[in-house]
Amino acid sequence: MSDTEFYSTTVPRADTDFTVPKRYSELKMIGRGAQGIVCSALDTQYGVKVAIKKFMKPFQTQIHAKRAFREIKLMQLLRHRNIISLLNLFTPSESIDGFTDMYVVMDLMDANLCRVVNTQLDHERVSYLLYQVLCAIRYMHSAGIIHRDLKPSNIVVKEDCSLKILDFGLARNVGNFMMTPYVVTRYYRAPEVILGMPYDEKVDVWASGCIFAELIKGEVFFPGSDHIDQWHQITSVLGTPDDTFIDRLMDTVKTYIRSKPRVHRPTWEELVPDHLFPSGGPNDAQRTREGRDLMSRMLEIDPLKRLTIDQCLQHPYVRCWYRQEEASVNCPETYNHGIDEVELNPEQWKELIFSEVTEFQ
Ligand SMILES: CN(c1nccc(-c2cnc3ccccn23)n1)C1CCCCC1
Repeated sequence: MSDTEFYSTTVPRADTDFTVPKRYSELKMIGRGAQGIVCSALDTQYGVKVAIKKFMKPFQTQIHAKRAFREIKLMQLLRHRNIISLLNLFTPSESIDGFTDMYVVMDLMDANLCRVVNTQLDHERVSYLLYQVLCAIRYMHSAGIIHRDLKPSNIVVKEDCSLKILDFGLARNVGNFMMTPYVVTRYYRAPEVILGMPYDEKVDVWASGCIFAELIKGEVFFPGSDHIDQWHQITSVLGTPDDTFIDRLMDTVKTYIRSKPRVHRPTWEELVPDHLFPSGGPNDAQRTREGRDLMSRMLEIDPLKRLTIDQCLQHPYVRCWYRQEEASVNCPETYNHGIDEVELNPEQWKELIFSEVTEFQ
């Protein structure tokens, strides 16, 4: 164990203590994520503010352990300005026997994207936020990772409109079964995922399109109340998809969809009229036309018709921000999905995670 001096502090409003190296002071609760409580702190070694997330007994169940291990592996693999980075990883436990809690130290931003979606943003900010989401997702795809669960609650931003994605979505074949009474948000799930079809990177283009539409509309674009209603929301807004898409569905789903009355396809001017877009700026009318066009090509029900991430990044609405070092850089390694499939018992996960934490440099 490193010779770091630890101290315990109770964090106001948090129902648990944080035991952290002395270098971290002024701990304040930010909120609760799926795996644990997150605090802001001052890192006195560098004089910068950081976020510290506490994982309690991350090895207690297969689901928690897989997610915790995958998160620290991916945070070390993915190095991109629009993806949250791992600044430190520690446990106060001196030995594996006493190992219970793990702490992850990350960049501190100013707010969650949820806080921003219902504010009036100009085209410059909206296009810059969307551009950064696309850069982060493209970089993850270059490492062989499809997020599949992108949503505003796992994106954070700063006053200067810089943006970082917080998590890495769902492991490939793990369902989204959640132990904690944590509501799974399906508003951003692509049609092919909802309908149980084979999916690919295009699912993250759909989610980015939903986030883009929400930034413009100021509310969730497809607010489904449950799994089936999510499909109703999508078809009621976009209309029933044409037969080339329906023909590719499983027979049961095909029958179900054909049993519903056909919904006419509205125009995108009707779906997101001018008054929803920023106006008043010198070229806002042009930017609104470009924005609506990009949105319509991201929110194509048929993934074969939907734009690729690279085509999105070349679209006039976001191309103005294009810089090679963030929009076309690839991750030097690809992620080994084998770890998502391995089945270990809690004791084995405990050893694996403990060694990952103690070996972190
Ligand atoms: C799981 N969470 C999380 N993980 C890692 C880092 C951060 C983070 C970094 N900077 C900020 C600024 C505001 C809010 C959150 N953050 N947040 C959040 C917990 C509270 C709800 C939103 C996600």
